[in-house]
Amino acid sequence: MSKNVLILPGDGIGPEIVEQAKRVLELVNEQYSLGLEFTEALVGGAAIDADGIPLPEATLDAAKKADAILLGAVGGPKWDAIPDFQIRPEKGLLGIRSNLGLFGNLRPAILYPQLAHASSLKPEIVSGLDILIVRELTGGIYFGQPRGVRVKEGGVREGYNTYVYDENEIRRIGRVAFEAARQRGKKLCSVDKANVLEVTVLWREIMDDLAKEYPDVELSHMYVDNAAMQLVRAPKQFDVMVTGNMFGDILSDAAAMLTGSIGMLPSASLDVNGKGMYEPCHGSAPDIAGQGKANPLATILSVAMMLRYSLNEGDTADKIEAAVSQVLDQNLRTVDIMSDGMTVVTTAQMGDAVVAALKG
Ligand SMILES: NC(=O)c1ccc[n+]([C@@H]2O[C@H](COP(=O)([O-])OP(=O)(O)OC[C@H]3O[C@@H](n4cnc5c(N)ncnc54)[C@H](O)[C@@H]3O)[C@@H](O)[C@H]2O)c1
Ligand SMILES: CC(C)[C@H](C(=O)O)[C@@H](O)C(=O)O
Ligand SMILES: [Mg+2]
Repeated sequence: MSKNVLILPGDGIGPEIVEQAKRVLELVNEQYSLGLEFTEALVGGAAIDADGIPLPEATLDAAKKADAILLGAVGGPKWDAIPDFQIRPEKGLLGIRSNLGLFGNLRPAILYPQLAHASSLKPEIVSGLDILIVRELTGGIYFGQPRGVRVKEGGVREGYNTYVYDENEIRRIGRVAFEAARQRGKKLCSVDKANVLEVTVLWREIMDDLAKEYPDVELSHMYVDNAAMQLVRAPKQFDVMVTGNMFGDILSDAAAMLTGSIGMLPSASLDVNGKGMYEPCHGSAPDIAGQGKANPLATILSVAMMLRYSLNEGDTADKIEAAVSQVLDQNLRTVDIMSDGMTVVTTAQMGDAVVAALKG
């Protein structure tokens, strides 16, 4: 039976990197007779331009029907000036995540050995780095109610958001993280701010409770400020990290630089059944859009995650990851991961190289 992959290029560098990832997906589809069919839809700023809203009904319907979704990135200065926050491009992305229940966000920060000199840290501190950040994606302060901007007495405006998690949401993401840790290095660090925020006191309590079901996994807790510092001091102390929506957003961007560039960090956002949306962790990078400078590897590696987690094609995922490694062995680098003695290539040339490596 055929499976449908919905492609959402989005804005800025989104279409450029998705084009390369799509070539890779189309190639493996043909090579290994995966039976994938592709549809494309608008999201974010591109959807605002066409339909006036960041998540048109047709896009949400297509997302619900798809077996898996590949997204580029959304947002950019063209839409930043829109006064109504409800039609910011990012609402399209958050709308898909929440409507599809994609609560489990996996963000693997892996240093390819070839990129040891592109990392922000010294090679000896990062060599062999392989961390998985498990970020809760459909709750927390991103979605908590009430939220808004109100006028206080005296006419002073105040903005407010609500940081809320119920125990089921915490347990659900905790299980994803404990299961991942069980499959990996058997070490899980839960990141919170339990010295200040009640919601994370509950988070810590639930994680401790879950730990009783996973005696083979060593659970530790860390405050988020320390976790940010430890990530850039001694990142290899971590195996799996689990945290809430906003802390996970911030920590995963920090972890990205340990791997050489945010252009190397893929992600999977999964629902309870393993259906998922796959996207690079970075944004639409308006500063380099349209210049052929964007690194497409995070998006190509997101395709590998799609094959592994949603399409039951783990062997093909391995082949894509091996092809990425091979291309790095050939010393090809986009600008963001460039270092001495390497050859700089464009977004499309990097795509060409991965396609050629897969063809063998
Ligand atoms: N998932 C998403 O769609 C997503 C994620 C983050 C930010 N955004 C949106 O993107 C827009 C820009 O945000 P930002 O500038 O804060 O973050 P960004 O991630 O787009 O860019 C941050 C920096 O990283 C660089 N960069 C990002 N991806 C790269 C790649 N593949 N190759 C090389 N360099 C890359 C950019 O050039 C920029 O200097 C905003 O509208 C923001 O809301 C969207
Ligand atoms: C664009 C934005 C809403 C998004 C987030 O904060 O989740 C992005 O930064 C990400 O990391 O996917
Ligand atoms: Mg982010």
